[in-house]
Order: sequence, then structure tokens, then C-alpha cells
Amino acid sequence: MAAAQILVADDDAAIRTVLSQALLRAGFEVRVTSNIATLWRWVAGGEGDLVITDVLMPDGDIFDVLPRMRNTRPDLPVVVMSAQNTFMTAIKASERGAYDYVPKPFDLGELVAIVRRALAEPKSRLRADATDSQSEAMPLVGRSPAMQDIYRALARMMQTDLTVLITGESGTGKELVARALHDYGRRSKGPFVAINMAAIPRDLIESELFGHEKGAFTGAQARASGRFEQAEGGTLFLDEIGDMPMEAQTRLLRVLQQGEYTVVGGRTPITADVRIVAATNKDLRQLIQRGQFREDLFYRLNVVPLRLPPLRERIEDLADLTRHFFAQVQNEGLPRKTLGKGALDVMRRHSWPGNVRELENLVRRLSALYPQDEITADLVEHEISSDFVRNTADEPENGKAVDLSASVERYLADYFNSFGDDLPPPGLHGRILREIEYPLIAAALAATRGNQVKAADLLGVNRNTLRKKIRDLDVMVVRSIR
Ligand SMILES: Nc1ncnc2c1ncn2[C@@H]1O[C@H](COP(=O)(O)OP(=O)(O)OP(=O)(O)O)[C@@H](O)[C@H]1O
Repeated sequence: MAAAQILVADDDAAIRTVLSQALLRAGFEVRVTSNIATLWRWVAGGEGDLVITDVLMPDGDIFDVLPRMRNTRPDLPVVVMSAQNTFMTAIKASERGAYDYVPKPFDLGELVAIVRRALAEPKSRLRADATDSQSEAMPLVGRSPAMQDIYRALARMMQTDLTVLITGESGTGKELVARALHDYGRRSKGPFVAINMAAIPRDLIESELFGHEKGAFTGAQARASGRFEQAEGGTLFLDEIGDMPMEAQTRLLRVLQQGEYTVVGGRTPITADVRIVAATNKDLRQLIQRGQFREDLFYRLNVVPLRLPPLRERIEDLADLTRHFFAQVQNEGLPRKTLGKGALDVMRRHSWPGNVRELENLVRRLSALYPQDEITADLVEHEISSDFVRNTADEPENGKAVDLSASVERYLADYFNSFGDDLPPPGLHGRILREIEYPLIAAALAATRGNQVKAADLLGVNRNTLRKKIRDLDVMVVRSIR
């Protein structure tokens, strides 16, 4: 069989050279051009089996030409590369029918693998329609590699109904991502309905989700629709899914397995046409171990896992995000501010435990509370540290270590409560001791910089006992030389 021919379009000569060498080495035939006009002539003339193209070229923007290419050659896979790396680039590439989007700089091996995969794809798959939503709004800000991975994953999921589980610390943008999945996906004309499991009394969650018949329980004076019914044809966002009570989990599992549900107090099964997006800032695997989350439900929800990184892991997004929030508050009528020298550096040094939400609130405070046009580094420093004091003031004894027995007692009371009238699964003693032993051993190892002899001494246990515990509890030992 003749080698597949790859058409490469990029106005950067170095990229053309590197790409054509890698593709030739991988056994493909290659033609290169620096402009869209030539690429279009080749494509319209039926040449090439796959296109790799940059977005912006001297004679235009590939996104203006892509729909025409798709109409003329629906079977031709187009891989788009871009250094713009924004959410909208990934989304546009997906909407205009590109096979894949690769942010620059890219890994050559990965690109060749994408080319191979695209060429092996059944033609009918490539012909699948792309929608033509044209929104230019930029819902997600940040161009860090971590966010680009998220954008690419989102772009791939837009045209599917797959269940998505978004994890990430509080304030990392989980709800925003869920909304973007809906707004740019094929259900965008349907409703987006959100429900927060932590915000609803536990005994009302089932009727909130599935609705209830008149008289289903005391106080149910009329039939009420549930969120599943309200989200029909659209997306249901289940926020804080880790707080869902067990009985509701069982019901939800049944919907995911059978595509049907019954309202509380009702009998007739109702077919659910709803895409589920769930989110949590808890470690669901840990909840499974504690017997508080159904493992089978976890696997049903975790079809596509999306982990949103905390802001401190993508601090390079800070400048873009800060600019974005200053512009936002200005649009809302607050005065325009500029950041003084060193202000961003102060922000970069902060660890942002409240993530993007904390940054957004900081920008709002800085814009609303201070009359001066320029926000200096000192002002930022002051606001960040007074916010820290405000937040820790609510903690017991002003942040001092709390009494261990009292903490365990409080934890156990919550734990038992979470099972309502039922008892937790057996094996409680072992589970609780493990939870206490793990941080104890990790802390001893951290304090002795990973020296197991010293750690055993500190704990007052035999070295072999410590070694066994490290293995059994899966404690990570990091030795540091300092
Ligand atoms: N990448 C981003 N670009 C722009 N705004 C963002 C981004 N990420 C988060 N935000 C903003 O930060 C705030 C917090 O985001 P969001 O509510 O989606 O977080 P969350 O992870 O769902 O938080 P929680 O777990 O506490 O519910 C929102 O106002 C959101 O608009």
C-alpha cells in the first residue's frame, strides 16, 4: 500500500522542517506549505490523506477555512496546532471539525501517534457532524500546560454524553468546567441543572433529585418534580457528590445502570435523558474505604475523570486570571486599577488554599476597598495576610492544635450520623486506627527527614515494626539530606 500523504501548513520554517523529518522517518509522504491558500488548493484538489496545520498564517486563520474543508473532504482528518493555547482554541478546533488539537510546543512522538490514530480511524467516525456554535466568550482562563490538558479533554468530550467526574480542591473551577461542558456541548439547548449535595438536608435529597408523589411522606402535599425531570434533555450537575447519602447513591446507581428512575412514592419507571456531570473535593476512594461511598457508583461516575489542579500547581496562570478578574469587576462598575511593581510576585509566593475563588475575592476586595488607582505590592501583602487571619480566626483555639480525643469524638459523631439509622460497615476499630496511624507515622518520618532509625526511636517502636507499618499503610518515605 502506498504511504499516506501528510499535508503540513505552518509559516514557521523550523516547524515545517522538524515535522516533515519526523513524518518521513515514520514512513509517511510529506508536502509542506507556509500558507492557507496552497493548503486549500491541495485539499480541494483531492490531495493528501491528513492535514497538520497551524492556526494563524500570513494569509488567514485556519478556523475560517476548516468548515469549508470539512464540507469538501469530510473524510480528511485535520490536526490543528497552536501556540495560543486557550480554552477557545481547543473548543473552536473541536467545533469546526478538527480531528485533534495539539498545543505548541508539542512532543513529536505524540504528534506522530495522533497521525497514526487518525489515519486508522473508520471514515464514518471522521464524518460525524460538528456543531457550529460560534460563541467567542472565554469561560475558562489560563494557559498553563495543566489547563491545556483540561481544554483538550473538554474539547474531546463536548460532542459526547459521557458521564464526567470532576475532582479538585474547593475553588478550582469545577462548576465552571461543568457549565462549559454543557454550554459548548451538544446539549447546550437543553437545561443545565445543578444540585449541591452538601447544601440540602440529607433526608430531602432523594425527593429533590427524583421528585415525589403527593403524600409520599409527611409534608408532601402535592406532587413535585425533581432535578432529573428538570434537567431532561440537558445536563444534571451533581456537586459535592461525596456528601450524597447512601440510599440516594443506590437510587442514582440504578439510574446510571438502567437509564430509568421512579419518583419517591411512585411506581412507574421514567426514562432519564440526562447527562450526568459530578464533582467532588473529597477523595472518593477514601470514602469508599470508609464505607461511605458505593464503589460501583464511583466506577459508573468516573467514566471520564477530570482533575482540576490547584492554583499553586499552575501559578503561571495567575497573571491571566488576575487580569481577567480586574476586567470583570470593572465591567460591573468598580473603578479601574493597575497592579504596581512586585504585586504579582507577592501573589505568586502565596499558596492560594482557596484557589481561584480566593484570587477572585482578593481582586474584588482590592478593587472595592482601596481608593488608589495603583495596587501596590504592600497592599496585596496586607490583604492576603489579613484574609489569612480572618480565616484562621474561626478555627478552634485560633489555629492552635486541637485536642486529639475531642477531634476523634467529633469525627466519629459525624461519621455515625452519615449512616442515619443504620450502622457503619463492620471493621470500624481497624479502620479508625489506620486513619490515626497513617498521619502519625508520616509526621514522625517527616520530622526525622525520612530517617527510619530516628523515626522508630521517636515513636518508641521497634524498627521492624515501623518498617511493617510503612508497608502496610503505604506511607511514602521521602529522605532529604539537609
Ligand atoms: N479557569 C478559570 N477561569 C476563570 N474563572 C475561574 C476559573 N476557575 C475558577 N474560576 C472562578 O472561580 C470561582 C470558583 O469556581 P467554581 O465555583 O467553579 O469552583 P469549584 O471548584 O466548583 O468550588 P467548590 O468546590 O467550592 O464548589 C468562580 O467564580 C469561577 O468563575
